[in-house]
Amino acid sequence: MNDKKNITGIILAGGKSSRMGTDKGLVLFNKKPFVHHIIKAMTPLVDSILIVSNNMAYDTFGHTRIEDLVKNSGPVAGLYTGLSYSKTSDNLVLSCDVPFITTHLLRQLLSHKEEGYDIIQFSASRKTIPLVAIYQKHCATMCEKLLQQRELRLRKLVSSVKTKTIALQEEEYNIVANINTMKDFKTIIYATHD
Ligand SMILES: Nc1nc2c(ncn2[C@@H]2O[C@H](COP(=O)(O)OP(=O)(O)OP(=O)(O)O)[C@@H](O)[C@H]2O)c(=O)[nH]1
Repeated sequence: MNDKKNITGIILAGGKSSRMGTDKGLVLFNKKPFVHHIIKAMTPLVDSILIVSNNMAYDTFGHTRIEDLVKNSGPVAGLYTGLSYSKTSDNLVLSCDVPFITTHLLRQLLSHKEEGYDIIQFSASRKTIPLVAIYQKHCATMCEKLLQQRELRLRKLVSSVKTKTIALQEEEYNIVANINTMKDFKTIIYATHD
C-alpha cells in the first residue's frame, strides 16, 4: 500500500553521543547502522527524508543531509534545522537512536495527524518520547525563539505548543527504546532478540 501523504521524514543524528562514545546512529544492529533501520521504518510513510547531522558519513545513505543551523545546541537545534528545510506541514521526526522502530508503530502516530495538534508524540509508561513524533513545520518558529533564549530543553517546546501524547501498550515499549549506551543496547538485545 502506498500511503505517502505529503510528509517529510526528519532524522536527528547530531549531538555528542558522549554516553555511547561513538556516533550512535552509525552503531550496527543486525549488521546495519541504526540509521538504516530508521530510514527503513520511515520510508513507506514519507515523501522524502532529511538527515540532520554535521557528520559526512551520513551522506552514504542516499538522502539529503543538512547541517545544524545553530551548532552545539542539542535536539531543539536539530529540529529547528530539519523543520526549517522541510517543505511540508507534517514532519515525522525520529532520533537516530531508536533502531527497533517499526513502520507499523509510526503509522499509529500518523493516524492522528488531522486532529490539529502541533506535536503528536508517544509515551511509554510515564516517559514521553518527543523524538518519535510528528511536528508541524511552524514549530520551527518556537524552536528559534527557544534557541535565542538559550533554552535547549526539548520538553520546553513540547509544553509550549498544542501536544497530543499517545500512550503505548507495555508490549510496545521496547520498539521505541532509545539506545544511549552499549549497555542499554546489550540489555535490550538480550531481552528481546535472543
Ligand atoms: N542535529 C542534531 N541532532 C542532535 C543534537 N543533539 C542531539 N541530537 C540528536 O537528538 C537525539 C537525542 O540526543 P541525546 O541522546 O539527548 O544527546 P546526544 O548528544 O546525542 O548524546 P549524549 O552525549 O550521550 O547525551 C539523538 O538522535 C541525537 O543524534 C544536535 O546538536 N544536532
